[in-house]
Amino acid sequence: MAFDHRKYVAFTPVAKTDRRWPDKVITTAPRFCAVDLRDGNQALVKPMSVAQKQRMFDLLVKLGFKEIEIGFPAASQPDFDFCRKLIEEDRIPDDVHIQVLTQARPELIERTYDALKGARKAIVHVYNSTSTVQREQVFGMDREGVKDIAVNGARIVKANAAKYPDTEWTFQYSPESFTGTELDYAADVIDAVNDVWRPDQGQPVVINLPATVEMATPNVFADQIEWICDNVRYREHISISVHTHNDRGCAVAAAELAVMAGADRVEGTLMGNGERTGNMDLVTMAMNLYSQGVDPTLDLSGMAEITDVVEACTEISTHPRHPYAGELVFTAFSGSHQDAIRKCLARRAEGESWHVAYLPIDPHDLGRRYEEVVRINSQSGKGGVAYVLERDYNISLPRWLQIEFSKLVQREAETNGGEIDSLTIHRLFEDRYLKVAKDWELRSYDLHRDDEGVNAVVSIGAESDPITLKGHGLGAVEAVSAALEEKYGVTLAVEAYDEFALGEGTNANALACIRVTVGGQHCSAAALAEDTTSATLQALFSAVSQVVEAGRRDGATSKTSAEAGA
Ligand SMILES: CC(=O)SCCNC(=O)CCNC(=O)[C@H](O)C(C)(C)COP(=O)(O)OP(=O)(O)OC[C@H]1O[C@@H](n2cnc3c(N)ncnc32)[C@H](O)[C@@H]1OP(=O)(O)O
Ligand SMILES: CC(C)C(=O)C(=O)O
Repeated sequence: MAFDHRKYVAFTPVAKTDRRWPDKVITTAPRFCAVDLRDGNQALVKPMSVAQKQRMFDLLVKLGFKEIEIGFPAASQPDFDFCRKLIEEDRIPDDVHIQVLTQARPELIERTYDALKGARKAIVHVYNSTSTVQREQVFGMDREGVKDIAVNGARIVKANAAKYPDTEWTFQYSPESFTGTELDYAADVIDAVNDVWRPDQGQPVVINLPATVEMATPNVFADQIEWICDNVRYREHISISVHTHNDRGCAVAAAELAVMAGADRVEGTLMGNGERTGNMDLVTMAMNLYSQGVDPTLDLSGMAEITDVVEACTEISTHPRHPYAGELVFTAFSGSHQDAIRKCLARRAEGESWHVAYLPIDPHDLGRRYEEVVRINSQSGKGGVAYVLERDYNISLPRWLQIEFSKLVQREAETNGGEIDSLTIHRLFEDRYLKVAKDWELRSYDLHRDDEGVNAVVSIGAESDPITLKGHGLGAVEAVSAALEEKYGVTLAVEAYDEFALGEGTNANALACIRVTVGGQHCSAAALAEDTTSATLQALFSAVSQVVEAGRRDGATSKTSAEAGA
């Protein structure tokens, strides 16, 4: 077998007996740093132009990011130029730190500072790889050799910063490939870097711990973070940041557990664009916090704008199932989900906490419409169909009619194989229940109540040649039913009957729905009218007409066949 799992070796978990993070709950958002313009950008088929970078930067500022990694200015001219443009054109708000990445190489660090000249607040982010694989196979160095790269880089960063005292500098160090680095060694390198930077003497320092490649389950990453928080020196003077990737699909989970384990700051990209399977998705993590009642400190309410800008800058479309942002993430097609959503939304009072089945957050919060919540296909049930008629046409159906009508809608959906839009559902309802057969239109009625019940005189049919029916019963429906029984020689029983006053937005004021048996045959109909009595009587005529007209057609057919036979 070519597919051989024995090629791979399981990640060795952290031997930890003092694990505290599993009991932690996140109650405040970490500091978020957006790295779309660097890590996101370096993963694109076509890196962003300066104009695209500007658009992305403006969006990130608008969303509320206070730390934005804008590029790797020493690596490419466009990144250098973009950095200069932001500074020279004064496009960076006072409370925003721009961050730039550099390898721990002297010439690259010097060039980085050239790019940052004149910045008000900047984070210089220096990195080198520390993992066993990289030490042995890429750098061909031992632990001390790789630590020296970091320490030298830290020295050069510090020396260059001293040349520009007008800028508020933060230093950031990443032991790249941290997740593949022995923890004691990672702590040793971090301590050595901090011995140069001296965060205890007031230098702001971020130690960023990347899952450059996600190698294990998120709990293992959390253990690594908690271990580092417990074992590095200067802990109280530094910010611990995490930068997770999504190779195993758990970048968000890993960042969340890392925050529980002590991380103060999280790096990621909007919608998770980034190397290979991507960076940690900031939208998802921030919205996860929001859905738990925690202020994410970012304003993601204009989700359509976010997806538009991200798509335009990355040229990657948004998956319809992307958490919180995808086109279909607030839509239920399946019947039981629709039923539950409809009931929960109907019961919910404005201002109450959000407890709606199948909707983890209120779609309105992200600028989405409830119209999208229920869409109908062959998987849908009565709740969904009823919801669409209520929502779009103000038509409420009784339960028995919901059951009956949804079967019709389902048959239609099965036949056409796809989604049925609200207009089609309404048309089906009209055709099947509201249509008034020729000769059965209610013209006028006169109901007179005396001690023995109601006397009804009803006129139906063509305006030029109406027919008059007369009957008596305990109520109006019974009286008119009696008139119909007499006129057409049938027995008639009303099985179900409901009437509704309609809200604003329709021409009619009342809807009546009726289900009857006529000569043993079931039939149902509905009618809209200005008053409930007219709606009720019309619904009754429409229901009865189905049987009577069918009988007439059958009679005509058998007569014609008999004549043909003769
Ligand atoms: C996990 C991450 O995302 S890290 C960020 C990665 N991003 C990028 O690389 C995008 C931008 N990078 C670039 O454009 C280029 O790599 C440049 C311009 C920065 C440098 O290019 P080059 O000088 O051609 O070198 P290249 O990137 O191939 O670097 C390899 C050399 O740098 C050394 N090196 C790599 N990373 C580092 C580092 N962080 N610190 C110090 N040295 C490093 C390597 O050991 C290698 O040395 P060698 O030439 O002696 O074998
Ligand atoms: C430079 C570091 C933070 C990085 O991008 C990574 O390790 O993924």
